[in-house]
Amino acid sequence: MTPPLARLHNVSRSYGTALALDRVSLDIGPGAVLGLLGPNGAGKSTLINLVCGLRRPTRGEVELFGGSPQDPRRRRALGMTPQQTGLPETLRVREVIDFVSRHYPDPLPAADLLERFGLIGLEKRQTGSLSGGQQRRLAVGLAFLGRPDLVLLDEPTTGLDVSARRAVWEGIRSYIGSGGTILLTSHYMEEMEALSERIVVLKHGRVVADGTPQEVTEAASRRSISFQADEVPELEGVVGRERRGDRQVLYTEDTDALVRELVRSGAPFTGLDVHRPSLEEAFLEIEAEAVSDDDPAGDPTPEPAAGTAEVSR
Ligand SMILES: Nc1ncnc2c1ncn2[C@@H]1O[C@H](COP(=O)(O)OP(=O)(O)OP(=O)(O)O)[C@@H](O)[C@H]1O
Repeated sequence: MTPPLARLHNVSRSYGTALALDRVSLDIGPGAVLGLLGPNGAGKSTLINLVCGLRRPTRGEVELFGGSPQDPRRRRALGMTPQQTGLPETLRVREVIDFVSRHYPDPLPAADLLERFGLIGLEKRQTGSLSGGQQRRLAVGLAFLGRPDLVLLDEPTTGLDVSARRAVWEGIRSYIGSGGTILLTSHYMEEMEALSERIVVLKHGRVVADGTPQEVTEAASRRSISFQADEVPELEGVVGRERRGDRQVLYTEDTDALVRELVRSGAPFTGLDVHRPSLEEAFLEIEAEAVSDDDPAGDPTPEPAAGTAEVSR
């Protein structure tokens, strides 16, 4: 089995009395985007800061490329854009790229970076004169300059307009296409679904779900059908029901089978809608679930789906 690029083993991190990460175990990579989801304060930035060696765990072990994240040789193969970055305002874009390039033995050509992150035409601009979105694209692009094996991106597209966000996605995809690995945090569910092969959900510093976007979604939220009808007969396969205005909502594991049952029953209905849950709904369900004190992984799922992957313990 290919060894992970980064590994957290039973890691906790406190700030004074505040517990930011609580017994987290996680293997990262290689070769995909791992999306780290969680409400504000869940511990995402703390986890990233541990992987890149900016912080040390209070308990447990963190490995980067099989060694210590504090070792500069390991960090050289790491790219990172933290949540907040400061660019030297009076330097031009090209000067910043050249300056960062000199830290690496085999950096990407500047032209490649400018192209990948939609920065062409801005080379001669002082970074202080760039718009917030342009500055962010440059900051994100710099993380890829040293041809890293692993890139940590903490909310890379916050504040970007739609086309700037797509430019960053394209940059990320082209890096993944060349075999790279990314640990990404974002509050945009659409972004998580578009980019991530694997989603890990943190809540109160614990891993509460881990799987493909589809697995996390299906495990956390129920499928349903809804329609207008005065009454609903007893139907096989219904695991819950509610009334929303004039609509009947029936929850089930198998919406196709339930629609067949409904039609077979002969009960009159109109306006049938089959609902597949989204990652956003799943996330809201997970957020609303209580995490028990003695279970490090918690249990995000009302009813875990078969095959729901690797809830880390
Ligand atoms: N330097 C610090 N000193 C004290 N508490 C901190 C520090 N850094 C983080 N925390 C606390 O640790 C917890 C986790 O914070 P962290 O920034 O890792 O969360 P996050 O998931 O990245 O949040 P967000 O989505 O808002 O960026 C929070 O309660 C936060 O207030």
